[in-house]
Amino acid sequence: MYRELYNKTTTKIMVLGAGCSIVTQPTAQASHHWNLIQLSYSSASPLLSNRNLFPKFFRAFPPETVFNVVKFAMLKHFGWKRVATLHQTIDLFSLPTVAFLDHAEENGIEIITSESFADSPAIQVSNLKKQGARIIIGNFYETKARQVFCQAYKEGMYGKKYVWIITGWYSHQWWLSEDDENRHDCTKEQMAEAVQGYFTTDALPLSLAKEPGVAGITTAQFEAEYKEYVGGEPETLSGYQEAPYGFDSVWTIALALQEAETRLQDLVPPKTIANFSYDDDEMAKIFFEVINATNFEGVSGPVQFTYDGDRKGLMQVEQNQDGAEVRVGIYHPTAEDENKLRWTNDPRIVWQGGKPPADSILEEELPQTISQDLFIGMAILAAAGIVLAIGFLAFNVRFRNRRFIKMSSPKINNLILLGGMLMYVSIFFNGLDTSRVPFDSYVWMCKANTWCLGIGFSLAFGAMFSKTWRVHKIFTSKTMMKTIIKDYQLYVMVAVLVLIVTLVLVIWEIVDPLQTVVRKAARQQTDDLDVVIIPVHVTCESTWQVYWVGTLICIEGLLLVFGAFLAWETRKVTVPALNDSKYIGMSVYNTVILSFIVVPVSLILDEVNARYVIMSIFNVFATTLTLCLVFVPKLKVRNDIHPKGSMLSTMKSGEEGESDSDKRIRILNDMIQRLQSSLVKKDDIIKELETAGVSGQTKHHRDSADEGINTAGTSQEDPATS
Ligand SMILES: NCCCC(=O)O
Repeated sequence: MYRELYNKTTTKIMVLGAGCSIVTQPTAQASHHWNLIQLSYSSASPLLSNRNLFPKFFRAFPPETVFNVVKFAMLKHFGWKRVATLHQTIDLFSLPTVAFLDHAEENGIEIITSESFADSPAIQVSNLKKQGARIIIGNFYETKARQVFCQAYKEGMYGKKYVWIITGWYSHQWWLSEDDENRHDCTKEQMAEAVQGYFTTDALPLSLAKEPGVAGITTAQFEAEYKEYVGGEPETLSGYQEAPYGFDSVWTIALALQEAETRLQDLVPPKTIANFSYDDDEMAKIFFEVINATNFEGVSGPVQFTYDGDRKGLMQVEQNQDGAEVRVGIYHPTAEDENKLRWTNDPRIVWQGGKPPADSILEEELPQTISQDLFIGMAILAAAGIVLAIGFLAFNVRFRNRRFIKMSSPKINNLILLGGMLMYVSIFFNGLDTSRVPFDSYVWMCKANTWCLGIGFSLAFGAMFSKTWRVHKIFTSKTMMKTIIKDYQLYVMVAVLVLIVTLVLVIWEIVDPLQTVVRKAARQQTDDLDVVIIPVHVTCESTWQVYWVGTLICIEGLLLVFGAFLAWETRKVTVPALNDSKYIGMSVYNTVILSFIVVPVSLILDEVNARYVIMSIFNVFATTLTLCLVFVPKLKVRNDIHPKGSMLSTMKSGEEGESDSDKRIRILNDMIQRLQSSLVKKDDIIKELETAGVSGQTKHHRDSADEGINTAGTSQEDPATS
């Protein structure tokens, strides 16, 4: 252009060209300074629509941005809502991509990712895959397209699961060409496989009209003449696609000059085109007006320009089917919305998978809830446990005045039962997940579960601990017979423990309450490549949960460990007056051992059903065993109202390695035995006296004998203090 403009022998009137935007942009930005109208036959850069930069520019080809409406119509038609874009960073491709992104939301499209590249697109293509893109809008020159599709081949981003929508003005079988600047290392076969099925959006290059246009020939005649003129295989020629636009561009200029010449003749004084000079603003203005008013039927369809100098016209969608781009749809911008994009019946779109692919990997959430059967099973176990505890409670209350029951501190035992019942109830709350209660109520189930476990455990094991502690205290006391520990002291001990645990639970609730949290596990691939399963588990958590749970575990754990120690210390005490000390010890051991196994297992296990079963079975087993160990031995007293002698048993005496405390216990037991013998003798005397008829006195003496263990003046309910 520079050469022509500075060639002083001839004056140019207009500029026809260029083909590519990267040439058209700088030339059209300059040519208007010479009052030249410039008409491009194929430039697509949206930047060329800027009248401030290109005041005298027209083009017979629409800007790339206009194809966005075709793309949106396509996406809508196939129900694709999640899309990714990939473009080369030059105006021609950046601007339509930005416009696409701007209008995506209003068209109901979610952009998964938007990648751009200047040189090699390898990383960006890989990113598309990583982001799970399936529908990809591509904007790049064909030189880059070869690199893009080679990388897509390597990443497996082709075939039935992927849809590429690219620009439609590349050369014939562009993927087979080679160029030194943009090398790739895919074979022709690989490239042919990768590009199979892509879609293009483009201006309709040849009119659909059957009648002759302004040139006096039909589209079919134009094609025939063109092919005859160029010979060989015209579609392999560079610019073959643009030929109709070139033809119509020449006609546009010719008609404009004709019309301008007429107008110039009407000027005073008249002018002619031959008089044109680069400083003739008047004539340039006339040229602009006549081109702006262009309206004729060309071989590429109706030729008209917008205010910005862009071509108006129909657009098409093509698909690459076995190496040939075939038209599968036409977009009519002026038609009703629903009818703008019309698909052809022959040829039709070919889907490699038999149907349009999904726009993304479908993520199906699979709620992880406790199975109905499991919940029912555990609930039945828990209910059976509660019935058992109620049975023991009824027994305890019914026979509370029987010596054997009375001496085992029945009220403390009731606390054990109450704690046990709370432990059973926690199994119901633990199983009430979001499949059984509304999502909003679920957090209350979690809280109820935590409270039942915390308070229940404290009551049951606090009560057992206090009884074990009393036995230990008595048998390790230096003053022996003078040690007096009343039941109320044990209640206070349990109450303090329950209060401490309650305090922790209350502070937890106020400071850092449990909240419903939806946890998603790692995605699991299914047989269907378009579908992945995401296990979703609704749970309750709080920010500092680990510390709250840790505090409770420490308190209860200390209780257990210390209880186990006391139970071990008093393991040889077999005084039936302290009739359940041995069983309580066994319960403590059992719970300690199970806790050491179950707590870590439940923390590690992710599978909700397995976790629920393990925790519930542990709970039922430990609680039931504890209740049975404490209460089953007491059942025998139903028919054993005055078990003489049975209250006073001993531990083995004179064992080797006997400790001080063992020795004291042995001495105490010996003493008890002597008292028992004395009691039997006294009973004999009473019998003799009864035989002698002193019945009134006898009754009084008998009651005194029954209460012999309390003769030290202590409470009858408190045998251990004697
Ligand atoms: N029709 C091809 C457009 C290419 C370009 O504007 O550079």
